Amino acid sequence: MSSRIYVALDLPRLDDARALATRVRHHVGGLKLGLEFFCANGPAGVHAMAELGLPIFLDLKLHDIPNTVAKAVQSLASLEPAVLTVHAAGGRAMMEDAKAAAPTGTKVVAVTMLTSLDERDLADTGVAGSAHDHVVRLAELAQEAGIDGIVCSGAEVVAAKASWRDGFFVVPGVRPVNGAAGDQKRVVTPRQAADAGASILVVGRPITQADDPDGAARAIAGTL
Ligand SMILES: O=c1ccn([C@@H]2O[C@H](COP(=O)(O)O)[C@@H](O)[C@H]2O)c(=O)[nH]1
Repeated sequence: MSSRIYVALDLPRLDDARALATRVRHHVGGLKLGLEFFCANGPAGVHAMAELGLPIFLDLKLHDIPNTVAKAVQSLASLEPAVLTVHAAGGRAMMEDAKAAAPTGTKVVAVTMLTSLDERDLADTGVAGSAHDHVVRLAELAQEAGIDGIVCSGAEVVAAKASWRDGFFVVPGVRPVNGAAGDQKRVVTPRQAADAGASILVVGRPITQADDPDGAARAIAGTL
C-alpha cells in the first residue's frame, strides 16, 4: 500500500521542488503543489513534477463564483491532478460545479477551516461557535454538493467521518511530536491523524525544512 503522506512542496523554484521530491519519493505517496509553486511555475511546472511518477495534489483552494471556478477547473483538467482543492465557503453551487467540471480521476475536496485558524480567528470573521461545529457543518454541505471529501484538522476527522464513511479526508497541520507548529494552530501528530482516519496526511516544513529531508520523511512514515 502506498504511503498516506503527501509532501507539501511549498517552494518557488522548480529545480528545488524536483530535487526535494526526488530525495523523499520513496517515503511519500504523493506530491502536493500549492499556490507558491503554481504561481511561480504554472501548468508547465506541474507537468514537470508529474514526470516523477507520483500522484499530484493540486492545492489551489479555488474560491470564486460557480462559473469562474468551473472554468478554472476545466483549464486545469489537462494536468489530471489526483486531488484538487476548493474552499467550502464558496458554497454548494460552486462545489457542485467544480465537481462537474473535474476529470473523472480527480478527487475534488473542500477546505473547511484552514488549520492556521482557531476559534478566535473564526469569531474575527463573524462566525460564532467552535471549530468542530464549523467543520462538521461545512463537511455536511460538501457531502450534499457531491464532492469527494474535505480538508480539516486531525481533531475533526472522526466527527466529520461519522456521517460520511466513504468521504476522502485530507489532514494538514501535521507535526511530529515536539515539532514546531509555526503558523499552524490546529495541529496533530502523524500518528493521531492516521488513527483518526485521515485518507491523506499533508506534511510540508517538517520534511522540506529538515536538515535531512529524506530522514525526516522516513521517520514520519515510520510512525504510521
Ligand atoms: O487547512 C489547510 C489547508 C491546506 N494547508 C496546506 O498544507 C501545507 C501544510 O504545510 P506545513 O509546512 O506542513 O505547515 C501547506 O501547503 C498549506 O498550504 C494547510 O496547512 N492547512
